[in-house]
Amino acid sequence: MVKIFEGKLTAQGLRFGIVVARFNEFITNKLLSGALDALQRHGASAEDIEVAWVPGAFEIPLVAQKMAASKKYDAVICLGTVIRGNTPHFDYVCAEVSKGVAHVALASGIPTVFGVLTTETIEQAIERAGTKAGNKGFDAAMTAIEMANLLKVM
Ligand SMILES: Nc1c(NC[C@H](O)[C@H](O)[C@H](O)CO)[nH]c(=O)[nH]c1=O
Ligand SMILES: CC(=O)[C@@H](O)COP(=O)(O)O
Repeated sequence: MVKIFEGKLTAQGLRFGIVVARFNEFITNKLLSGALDALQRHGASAEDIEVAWVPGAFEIPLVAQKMAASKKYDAVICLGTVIRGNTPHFDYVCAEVSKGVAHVALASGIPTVFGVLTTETIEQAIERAGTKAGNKGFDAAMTAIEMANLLKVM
């Protein structure tokens, strides 16, 4: 018989840390709302969710690392919005944030979810923060719920 592992989509009893960047707050606030909506509508208690604000996406990995290392959370959700400007800065920020978040997950063994928008335009970001392309904060929270449950059954 093939043994299948998969994570349930219930957040009841799970503890979540959320790191959110203040840069492009008009968008990141919507991502945070989407994530909190997903967690609580799937059974997470407000008392089991902690949110840390950082200045920009580049600062996300450090705080995500601190959260993951604390062992206080079953998953860490990283939220931010990086929108390309007129210099190569976008590329450096995106590279370090994605690499940093992935490193935290592997180093800590705690599901650390990359919910950072990396867009060419403000319109693309708006589309992914609760309009025509959904809410990537909600999606990131659902990934966190599933991964937290998956790691508990493996
Ligand atoms: N341009 C964006 C930034 N830039 C700021 C960096 O994230 C960082 O805070 C700064 O380089 C100091 O270390 N951050 C975003 O989140 N989104 C952007 O579009
Ligand atoms: C992603 C960024 O860092 C970007 O907003 C910075 O804009 P610019 O490249 O025009 O300085």
